[in-house]
Amino acid sequence: MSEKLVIFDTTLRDGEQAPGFSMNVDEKVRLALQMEKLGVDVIEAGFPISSVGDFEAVKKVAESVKEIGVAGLCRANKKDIEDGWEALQSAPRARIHTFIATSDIHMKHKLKKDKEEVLTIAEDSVKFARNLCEDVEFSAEDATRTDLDFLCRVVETVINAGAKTVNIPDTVGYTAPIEFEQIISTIMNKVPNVDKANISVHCHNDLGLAVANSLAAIKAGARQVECTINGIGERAGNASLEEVVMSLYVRKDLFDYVNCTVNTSELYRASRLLTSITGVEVQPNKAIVGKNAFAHEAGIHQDGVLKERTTYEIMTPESVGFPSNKLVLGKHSGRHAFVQRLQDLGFELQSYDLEKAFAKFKELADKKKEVYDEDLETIIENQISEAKEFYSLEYLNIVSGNTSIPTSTVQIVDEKGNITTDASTGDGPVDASFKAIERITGIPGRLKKYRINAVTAGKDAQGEVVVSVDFEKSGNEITGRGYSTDVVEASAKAYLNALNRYLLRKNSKIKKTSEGI
Ligand SMILES: CC(=O)SCCNC(=O)CCNC(=O)[C@H](O)C(C)(C)COP(=O)(O)OP(=O)(O)OC[C@H]1O[C@@H](n2cnc3c(N)ncnc32)[C@H](O)[C@@H]1OP(=O)(O)O
Ligand SMILES: CC(C)C(=O)C(=O)O
Repeated sequence: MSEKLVIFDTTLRDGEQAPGFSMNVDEKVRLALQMEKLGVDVIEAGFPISSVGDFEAVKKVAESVKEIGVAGLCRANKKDIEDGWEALQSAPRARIHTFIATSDIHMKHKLKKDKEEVLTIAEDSVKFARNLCEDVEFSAEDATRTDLDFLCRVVETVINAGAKTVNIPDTVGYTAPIEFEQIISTIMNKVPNVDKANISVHCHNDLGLAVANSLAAIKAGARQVECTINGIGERAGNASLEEVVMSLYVRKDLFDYVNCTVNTSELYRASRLLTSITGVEVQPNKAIVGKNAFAHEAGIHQDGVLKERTTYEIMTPESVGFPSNKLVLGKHSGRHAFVQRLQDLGFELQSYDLEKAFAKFKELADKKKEVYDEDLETIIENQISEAKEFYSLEYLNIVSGNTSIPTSTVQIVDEKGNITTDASTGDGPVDASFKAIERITGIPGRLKKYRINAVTAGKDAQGEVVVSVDFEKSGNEITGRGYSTDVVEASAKAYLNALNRYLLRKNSKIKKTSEGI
């Protein structure tokens, strides 16, 4: 029979303690509702005494969620606990979480108290909290640097005082799996009343061991894990919720004695919501939720995944709600992935010369970080039709300034070598240039997207302009790129590049399995 493992999410409390992660009341409520959807058992909504805003946030979260537990952190004193209880009262399941440090370093330098004084404060605080609230958690801050005999006395005392959960935090991320497993085992074996409470752990990531330590503690008998979405939290953060949960899920064979009821398919959404609220992205290689967590660029891996996904994937992207696995085409890719992507884009293998196209692709991949679908389309379309450019830019002159109407004079050469010159005014020099091109070619286009990137550094940076244009109201957005140290010239080139690609497709004999230009 497996035992329930309580997932205690502290994204809204320890998570927001880190610089850059503060959340306001509405943001906390939004995230709390997502955490409820995710199916965590308890959320720690804040530290009510810390500010009026945080009191309000804990109160609003308590009022907003339907069934999960809501905790508020309180120091071990009456004022904090009363305040916390006031904020929590309307929660469907309120939990007062009170704490005090038990390590010699903290007691001597920070609290300026001895062991007996701290023990009494811990006991009194838990008793006081239990008079207000059924569900009380106690944390022995800096437990992993606490004298183990004293830690066992503290745990026994607070359980006798009524704590239902006793948390053993690795406050400064100091312990290691082999040691933490022993600490928890000792508590499980030596504390006589330990069966009357749930032992919890709360691991920080200063040595990058927070998840490993949490898993070691589960092995030793801990049945609550405190963690945060994206692993955010004080300093290097807390154990990442998604990593703990997916470790238990993927390695059910190792953890079949615990039952975790988190709905894993909501993990990615929770991570994205946190990112959009705080504006802090996770690193691309972040386990479970990073942009590259399910991406493969290496040719041998891509080939393996195409033949059998499990060769290089230990979980499906769907299992964590990740959009899909992704074969990124770059300089490490091989022919299997290249052909697969072209097939997905609708190009039949027999319609192009694979070796030539692949060589062109590798050449391009050496210059660019990632090769996009439009680049592949251009490679194939150019190869098959061997078409020359329909239009190319010969000359461009703009008049612009804060007192003149922007005007652009453009000269274009068509595929037969005819040169045409025309001019137009516009809302700006770029708009005027596009209008002049439209006058010359007679092909109307609606600009849908426009982006400038600097592709080299310094004052003489090469600018890359990327445009998406819908020509002749076809309903298709055609992408074009242009490069120049002059952004207006790069824009005109990008527009013409899109136009040439449009005409190429329109006139192309390329057989595409999916229709549409
Ligand atoms: C490991 C952790 O993550 S613990 C949680 C850490 N989170 C935070 O601190 C965020 C919220 N904190 C705050 O807003 C403020 O620190 C407050 C409102 C709690 C307190 O502010 P202040 O009253 O100005 O005190 P300040 O923060 O400067 O110092 C902390 C005081 O609490 C005492 N204290 C620290 N922990 C505890 C505890 N668990 N129980 C009782 N007292 C404690 C300290 O000894 C110090 O007391 P002193 O003033 O007698 O020296
Ligand atoms: C208050 C406790 C749980 C804490 O955040 C820590 O020790 O890191």
